Amino acid sequence: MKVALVGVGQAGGKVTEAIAAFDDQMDFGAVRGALAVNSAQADLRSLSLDTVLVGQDRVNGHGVGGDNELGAEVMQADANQVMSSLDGRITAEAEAIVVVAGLGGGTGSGGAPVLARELSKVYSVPVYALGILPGRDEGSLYQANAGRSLKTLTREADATLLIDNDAWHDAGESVEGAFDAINQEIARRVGLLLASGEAVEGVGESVVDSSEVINTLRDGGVAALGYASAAASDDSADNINTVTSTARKALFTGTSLPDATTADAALLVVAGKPEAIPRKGVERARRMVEDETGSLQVRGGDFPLQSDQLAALVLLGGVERSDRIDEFMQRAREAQKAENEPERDPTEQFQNDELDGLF
Ligand SMILES: Nc1nc2c(ncn2[C@@H]2O[C@H](COP(=O)(O)OP(=O)(O)OP(=O)(O)O)[C@@H](O)[C@H]2O)c(=O)[nH]1
Repeated sequence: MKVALVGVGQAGGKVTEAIAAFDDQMDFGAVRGALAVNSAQADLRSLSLDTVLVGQDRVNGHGVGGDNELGAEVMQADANQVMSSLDGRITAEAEAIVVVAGLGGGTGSGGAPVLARELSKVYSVPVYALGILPGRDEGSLYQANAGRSLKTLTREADATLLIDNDAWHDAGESVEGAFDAINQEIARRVGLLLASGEAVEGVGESVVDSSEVINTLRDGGVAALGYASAAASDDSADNINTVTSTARKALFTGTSLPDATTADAALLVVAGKPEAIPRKGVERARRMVEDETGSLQVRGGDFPLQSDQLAALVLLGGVERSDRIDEFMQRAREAQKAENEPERDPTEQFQNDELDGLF
C-alpha cells in the first residue's frame, strides 16, 4: 500500500523516520512521502525528514509543554501551511495517508486529530492514524491527554492503529530507555504491512493486495498489529506447524496492543519465499485467527519475500471492545478525575460525554 506519512510531535517524527528508513532499507517503496510536523524546533532538527514548524507565533519554537488543547489550536491555525507542504507528497499514487503521533504529549496528541480531519476534507484516500499510547508508568497528564486524543482521533481518522508503549519493553526497563527499540518494532511491523500490498516478486492469486488492508480497516475504530517470525525450511510441507505457531505468537505475544484479540475483522499475511509457504498451514492459521478473534471477516494473503524466515503479520480491525482499551480508558478517566460511572458497553466509550473529546 503506497502511503504518505505525517509525523506530528516528537514521537510522531521519530516513528515516521523509523518507518521511512525501514522501507528504504528494504527497498520496498511503499512510503512515497514523509513529513514531520512539530511546535518544538529542536525536535525537528534531529530528524532526517522534511519538516514543518507550527505554532511559532504562540510558542516560539519551544513546544506546547504537554498542553494538547494548545497543540490542537496551533495545528488548526497553521493547518494550511502543513497541508501545502504535504501537497507534493500526496501524489495520485498514494492509497492512504497515515498520521503518526504519540498520544500522551501535547503537539502530537492535540495536532494529530486536527490534521486527520483537515486531510479527510481534502483527500479521498483513507486517512489513518498511528497512535502511541503512554505506558502504565507514565504520568497522569500523559494518560489524560491520550484518552482525550484517542476519543477524538477515532472519530476523525478512518481507523486508528494503536501501539502500546508497554507492548515491547522488557520488565525493569524504562519506557524512555526503550524508545529506540520500540520504534524499530513499530517500523518493522508497519513497514511490512504497507509493503505487503506492494508485492512484486511472484503474483499469484494468494498474494495479498492493499485493498485487503483497507477493507480490514473499513469499519474504523481501533486497530492493532501483531508480528512474529521463525526460521523456515525450504520445503513448504515442513512449515505447516511453523506457520500456525508463528501466527499464534503474532496474535498473542507479538501484538501492538496486548490482550486485544476480540476483533471485528482481521488480515493474516504470511511473508516468506513463495515455495516455503504451505497452503495448508496458511488455511489452518486463518481458521485459528477466526476462532480467536471471533470475527467472520478474516482475510488472508501471502507476501513473497526472499528470506530464510517465515513471518506472520496479523492486522486486527475493530478491537475497541478489548480489555486493554477498556483498562486504558478507565485510567484516562481517572486521570481526568471523572466521576465513577456505571458498567456499560465498552464500544460506547468513544461516544459518551464522560471524557471530553478535544473538539
Ligand atoms: N514509542 C515511542 N514513544 C515515544 C517516543 N518519544 C515520546 N514517546 C511517547 O510520546 C508521549 C509524549 O509525546 P511527545 O511526542 O514526546 O510529545 P509532543 O507531541 O512532541 O508534545 P509536546 O512535547 O508537549 O510539545 C509519551 O507518552 C512518550 O512516552 C518515541 O520515540 N517512541
